Amino acid sequence: MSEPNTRAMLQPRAELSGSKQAELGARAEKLDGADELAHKRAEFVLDDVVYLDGNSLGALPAAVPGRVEDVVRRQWGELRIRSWTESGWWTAPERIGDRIAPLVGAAAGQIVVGDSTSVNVFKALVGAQRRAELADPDRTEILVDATTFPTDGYIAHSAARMTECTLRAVTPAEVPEAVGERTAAVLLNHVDYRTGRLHDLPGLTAAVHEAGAYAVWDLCHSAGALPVGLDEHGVDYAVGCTYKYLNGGPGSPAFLYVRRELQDSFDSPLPGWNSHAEPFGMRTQYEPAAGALRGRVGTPDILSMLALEAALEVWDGVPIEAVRAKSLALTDFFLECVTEYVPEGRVECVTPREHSERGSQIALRCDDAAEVMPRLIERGVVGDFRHPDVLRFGFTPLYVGFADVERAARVLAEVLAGE
Ligand SMILES: Cc1ncc(COP(=O)(O)O)c(C=O)c1O
Ligand SMILES: Nc1c(O)cccc1C(=O)C[C@H](N)C(=O)O
Repeated sequence: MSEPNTRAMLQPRAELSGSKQAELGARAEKLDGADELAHKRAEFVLDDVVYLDGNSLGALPAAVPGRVEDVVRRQWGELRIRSWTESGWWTAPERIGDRIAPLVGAAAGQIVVGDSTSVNVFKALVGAQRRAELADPDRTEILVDATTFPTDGYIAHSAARMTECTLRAVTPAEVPEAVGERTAAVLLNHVDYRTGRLHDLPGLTAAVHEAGAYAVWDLCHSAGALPVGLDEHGVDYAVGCTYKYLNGGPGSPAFLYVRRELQDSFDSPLPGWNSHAEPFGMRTQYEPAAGALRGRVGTPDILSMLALEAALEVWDGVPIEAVRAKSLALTDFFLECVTEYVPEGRVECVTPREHSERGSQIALRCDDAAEVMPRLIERGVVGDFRHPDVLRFGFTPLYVGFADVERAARVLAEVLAGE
């Protein structure tokens, strides 16, 4: 799956000829025929819709309903309280964390699943700040990605207030310049939720470390979409949701990664009883558990958590590198089809063309995006609209194919032409 021919992509043809459509349709068929992940689609519940919104809510894996039924009817209904031990409920957060770990390049024992991403951003950021300040009380500044998904910004603001730090919003590109001897922690997004830009996690983490600060990464739009390499790149703390590319279902629990070397000193701002060294000792005095468990808070959301565990089975035998290769091929092909089908100037692609800077989505800007997206959805192409003028299309390689991509671009062209 080679680099796209960007020159060709930048020279659109205004007229959509039947032969062009036939040519792209034939190419799609060939690409689908050679797709080593094509068989994975059968493991999802899908219909005739082209679903390009897996970067907001992943599709339902077929194994989930049966598992949830078993958890509810047998584990809860029959075993009741015994399930905390006999059905593995109590250890689910770290067990499922270990299932996610290889997908984000982490060795076992560093990820726990639970709570929302927002809550985990809070734990990670305050944990990072506390660790930095302990070593150097002058580290009283937090940097936050100025382009972030809003929740991270809100949480960072509150975390800074609580820790009496100053908060500075900078773009990821400005981080190497901005990070300094007063910086405690830097909160960054791996992939921008709006533009789909993939940020340089290895380079930015190294720049943060060079200044003696800690790097906290939000992986919501990269976990399950591309290799992250948490251990390889020395990331300190990371969080991510599981309802997008990991297909855990609406509101499925998020995850928290704390690098092994930082676990013993992880001072969680939410030290609930589930993170106690001896939770059933019911002691007044808090004593944190060792390892990843320290990131737990209260009783895990078992129904959602075990739905997620079943959803993760679709990843058995799937290398994340194969997912990345197909993701790039899908987004390249979409850009090519859009360039061929959509009249020049009607949309502007705000996602970088370079593979090294592209996540698994394509964002197209147009003034009437808010009106265009509902019409696309009516015609069976589901993406989403992001304020103020972005049409966002997510490509989930486990269940999106090349024929879907060609159809989406064709329907988009028709809708944009007012047909
Ligand atoms: C980058 C990013 N962070 C966080 C969130 C959401 O966090 P939460 O799981 O707390 O709703 C989203 C999407 O909802 C997101 O795109
Ligand atoms: N988390 C969501 C929700 O609870 C409802 C609707 C959408 C979402 C999302 O995930 C939005 C998503 N983070 C985004 O990038 O736009």
